[in-house]
Amino acid sequence: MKNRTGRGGPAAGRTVGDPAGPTIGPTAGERARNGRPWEPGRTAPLLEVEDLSVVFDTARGPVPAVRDVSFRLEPGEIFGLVGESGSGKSTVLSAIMRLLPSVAVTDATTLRFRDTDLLRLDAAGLRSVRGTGIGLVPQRPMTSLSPVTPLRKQLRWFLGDRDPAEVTELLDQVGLRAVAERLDGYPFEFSGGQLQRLLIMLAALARRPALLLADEPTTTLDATVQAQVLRLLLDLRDRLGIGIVFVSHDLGVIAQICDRAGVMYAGRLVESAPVGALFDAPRHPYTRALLRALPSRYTRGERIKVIEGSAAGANRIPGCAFAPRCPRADAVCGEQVPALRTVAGSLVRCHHAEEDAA
Ligand SMILES: Nc1ncnc2c1ncn2[C@@H]1O[C@H](COP(=O)(O)OP(=O)(O)OP(=O)(O)O)[C@@H](O)[C@H]1O
Repeated sequence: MKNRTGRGGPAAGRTVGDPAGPTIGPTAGERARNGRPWEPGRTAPLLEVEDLSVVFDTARGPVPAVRDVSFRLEPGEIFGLVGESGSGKSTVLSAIMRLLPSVAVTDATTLRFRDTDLLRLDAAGLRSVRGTGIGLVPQRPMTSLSPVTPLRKQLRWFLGDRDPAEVTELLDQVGLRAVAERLDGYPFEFSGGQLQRLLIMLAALARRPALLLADEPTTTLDATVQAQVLRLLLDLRDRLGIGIVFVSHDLGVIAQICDRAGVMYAGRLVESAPVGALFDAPRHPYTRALLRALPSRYTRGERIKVIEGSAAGANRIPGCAFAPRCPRADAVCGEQVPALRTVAGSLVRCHHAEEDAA
């Protein structure tokens, strides 16, 4: 039976980038071979999401933003969520954090962090899980901090009255030792990369959560700074064993940092697989189309194959939401929502997945 929050309950966009982007270190497969302690299936899950659905009750009618999304994360694992703008990635993170507005109705068979049923938490339970159990790294550092308050004061809001040496040590761990001297400055006096490191420090180090939710944390950064921030997240995962759900519209970033990833389309996870399989043997027509649209796959002057059509309104049509844009679509696709099935180790939501894999 599904659990629900929302009205009356206890709590109530972009295109895809380029995997040839800045290289930040070994790939997920290389890290696995280098003997990292984490191995899939060996430990109890850190996060279990089963049949998660979120509907926004708006004046223009219900918006089914997330539909039957399931995935699990183990300690020390990085799971990526990738998809076009509006596909529901951020809503999944907000549902896990229980940060959705009261117009959102959340349903799930399971939404569990370690042994805690997140859907049943009261306000006090939520306060204790947020920050200490689950940390959130937001998308835009500049808008997540107060522009009119010196950083030192804002750090005190998050960290309390900590020993200055301890604050310097925390800053040091995210490569911000130099910033310790300038904490009386305002956010605009720091670069986007410095502020993002600061927010990662607050989310991941200040209270040592076991799970980090990162919502496009490198979107606003240039390629070099983006690589530094990604390397920092990998380093924190390797040192502290933090599990990370990493949201991005950029397949290149997903390829660099994630162990496994799920591709979202119109609120549904249409494919979920280890990153190597996702890139080498994509099983869903949408994943294949995303990969075909990557600029790195083309030589100069060659015409990039864009995905024709638009995802607008796709979460309201019957059958497979991708059918109107899919070269494989037939009558069944227009009528029936495909079930999630396992094809050669990948989870795929496509009526034709088995035939295409044969
Ligand atoms: N507060 C809200 N009220 C109504 N609809 C909302 C609300 N928040 C999100 N939505 C809708 O839910 C759907 C999913 O939005 P969401 O922000 O989760 O997508 P996303 O994949 O994270 O997009 P982006 O990459 O642009 O952040 C969209 O159709 C969006 O318009």
